[in-house]
Amino acid sequence: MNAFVAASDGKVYRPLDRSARVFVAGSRGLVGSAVRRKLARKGFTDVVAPGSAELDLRERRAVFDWFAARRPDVVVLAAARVGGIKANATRPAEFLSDNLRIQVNTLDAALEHGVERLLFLGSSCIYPKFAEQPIREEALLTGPLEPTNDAYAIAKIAGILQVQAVRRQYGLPWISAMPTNLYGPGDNFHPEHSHVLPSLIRRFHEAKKSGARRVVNWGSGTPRREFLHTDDLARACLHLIEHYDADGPVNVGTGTDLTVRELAELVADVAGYRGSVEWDTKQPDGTPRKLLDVSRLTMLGWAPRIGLREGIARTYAWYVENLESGTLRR
Ligand SMILES: NC(=O)C1=CN([C@@H]2O[C@H](COP(=O)(O)OP(=O)(O)OC[C@H]3O[C@@H](n4cnc5c(N)ncnc54)[C@H](OP(=O)(O)O)[C@@H]3O)[C@@H](O)[C@H]2O)C=CC1
Ligand SMILES: C[C@H]1O[C@H](OP(=O)(O)OP(=O)(O)OC[C@H]2O[C@@H](n3cnc4c(=O)[nH]c(N)nc43)[C@H](O)[C@@H]2O)[C@@H](O)[C@@H](O)C1=O
Repeated sequence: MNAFVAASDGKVYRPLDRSARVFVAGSRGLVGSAVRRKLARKGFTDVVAPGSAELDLRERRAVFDWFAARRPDVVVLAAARVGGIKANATRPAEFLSDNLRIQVNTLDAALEHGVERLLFLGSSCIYPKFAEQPIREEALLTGPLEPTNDAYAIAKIAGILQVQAVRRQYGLPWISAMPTNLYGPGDNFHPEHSHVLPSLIRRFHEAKKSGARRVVNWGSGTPRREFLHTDDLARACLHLIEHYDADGPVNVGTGTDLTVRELAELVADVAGYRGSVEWDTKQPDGTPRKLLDVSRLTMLGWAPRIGLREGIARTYAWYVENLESGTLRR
């Protein structure tokens, strides 16, 4: 299943057998659900995807038993305790402990059961708060972290190092990807705990429906962020598993960013909200900018396809449809 093939453009291509058993950890989340959709479209026939109620990855014994029983060939580790700036800042103990346990248990069990192909998902918040922009993968561990998400970032950095350690000690071709801020169908639209883009979609939709004349967002609106649709991310995950085999993490993003204020204007426009937009500067801004340098991924022949306005419009339509049918995540 793991033969190396030199593609016509000279790049190394390591195709996955479409009948390989793929374990998508976190398959009901924003990223995991997109990866599942992508695997189905690509013709994978044996995808195993337990939710946390069936398999709590913090429970070491349960994880080892599950791997022994199901013996996956490939693992995409997209399970994590995830949240926006406020969730990270107010619950650092859980963000550190849960994520360390989820990762260590899954990676240890994958090693014990000889999983040969594995992709670990980190996040752009692993890089120093004041990293040079755009941020290259080499910036890892070169400066202090952003305090609102340092606990989460430390857990994710430990995951990257564990993947590298397994590669060095056991020679397995495991890899790590570092996505920028993500959005898409299946996101968490919680008013306090979610990320900025789903928060804005919900807030502007509710304001339009109620006829509110003003909306108040968090922070100053001046931080810059980069956004990638999860259908693009899922494509990048498969592309990396099949085309990348090296120690260093790979940034996944679009290579362009905008201010949170510009993002709010875009979401308001898509949602059809015409009132005023104000900013609560008592709320945290977080890191001032985290634009990823995506040249490593670009060199591998991948590029994003979904523009930001189009992606927001598709996600907004998905939100309204699922709000009306009562099928949003709790
Ligand atoms: N969203 C973003 O903007 C970004 C996300 N990422 C990374 O992508 C990955 C996925 O994030 P995302 O999809 O957004 O997060 P979500 O919150 O949407 O999904 C997280 C998933 O993890 C699962 N999970 C959480 N705790 C456990 C547990 N104890 N045992 C088993 N499963 C668990 C959840 O399962 P269940 O639903 O069954 O409870 C859920 O399916 C993470 O590693 C994150 O760091 C990186 C950059 C940005
Ligand atoms: C993906 C990444 O996500 C987190 O980092 P973040 O990018 O700072 O996260 P965020 O999406 O929550 O906020 C982005 C910006 O937007 C502003 N903002 C305005 N109004 C709302 C608002 O209503 N909600 C939120 N959440 N933010 C808002 C907010 O003040 C901030 O300036 C990490 O903790 C970490 O989890 C991580 O890896």
